[in-house]
Amino acid sequence: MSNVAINIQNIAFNYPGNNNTFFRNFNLQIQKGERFGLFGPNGAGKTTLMNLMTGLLSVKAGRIQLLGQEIKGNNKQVNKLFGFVPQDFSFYQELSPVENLEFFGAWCGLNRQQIKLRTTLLLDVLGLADVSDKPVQQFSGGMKRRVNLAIGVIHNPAILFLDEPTVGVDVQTRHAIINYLLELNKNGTTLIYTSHQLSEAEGLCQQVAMIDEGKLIAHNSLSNLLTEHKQDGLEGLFLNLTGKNYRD
Ligand SMILES: Nc1ncnc2c1ncn2[C@@H]1O[C@H](COP(=O)(O)OP(=O)(O)OP(=O)(O)O)[C@@H](O)[C@H]1O
Repeated sequence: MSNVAINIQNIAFNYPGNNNTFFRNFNLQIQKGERFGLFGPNGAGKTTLMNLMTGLLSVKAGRIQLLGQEIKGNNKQVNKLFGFVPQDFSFYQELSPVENLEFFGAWCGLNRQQIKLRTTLLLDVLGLADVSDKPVQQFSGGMKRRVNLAIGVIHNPAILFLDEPTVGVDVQTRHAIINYLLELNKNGTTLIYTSHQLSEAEGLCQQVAMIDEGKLIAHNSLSNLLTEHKQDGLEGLFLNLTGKNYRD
């Protein structure tokens, strides 16, 4: 049986009206069970690649497979394999955490009993049990981030994509989120994470890919990359690989 979680083969993509062709002949493989970090400067293409891997955008050439199944159109089978925690909040502000999880759980194909079990567990683990019936719009930024995460994992997916999952949160919520992600990974979930919080990323990611202007410029274990580039942290490695110039 294959150990590959995500197989990106020779993809090409560009946004309509944008002359920059992103990911020309771009290849990347991510193995099952990895804690994989995708890094790069502003505009490098991290969110675009996340959106291609989750089928929100479609490749112009090449193909992307998740656990051997091609991401193409609205393939319900593939959609069940992964969860996505996007950078922008993806829930209904006027609904409570319970109502949001009921909605997204049903959308993922869970039955009532499964939704109830998962909702109770997740709200408890993520410290939201006491506010489970309050509208999310009343919540702090950290609480909203935790609701966003709960929605992404409601169906207990094999692969979890996280686009800046801790942006704007306090230290307590950051710890709670990172510890929960480590726990999920210990139980087999493959994590695909992107962030500009490099010290946080050091504690989470074992495998690292660095991209710049849609090109893969490094891909290896974090420890190998640090040794190879004579760096003692991800920030130094990042500057060593991508330089100090602004990208805007
Ligand atoms: N909807 C869009 N239409 C046209 N161009 C876009 C669109 N979204 C992103 N781009 C362009 O695609 C490139 C990659 O953007 P993307 O958001 O994927 O980068 P990123 O690495 O996630 O950046 P950041 O760190 O700022 O979030 C940038 O040049 C951006 O301007």
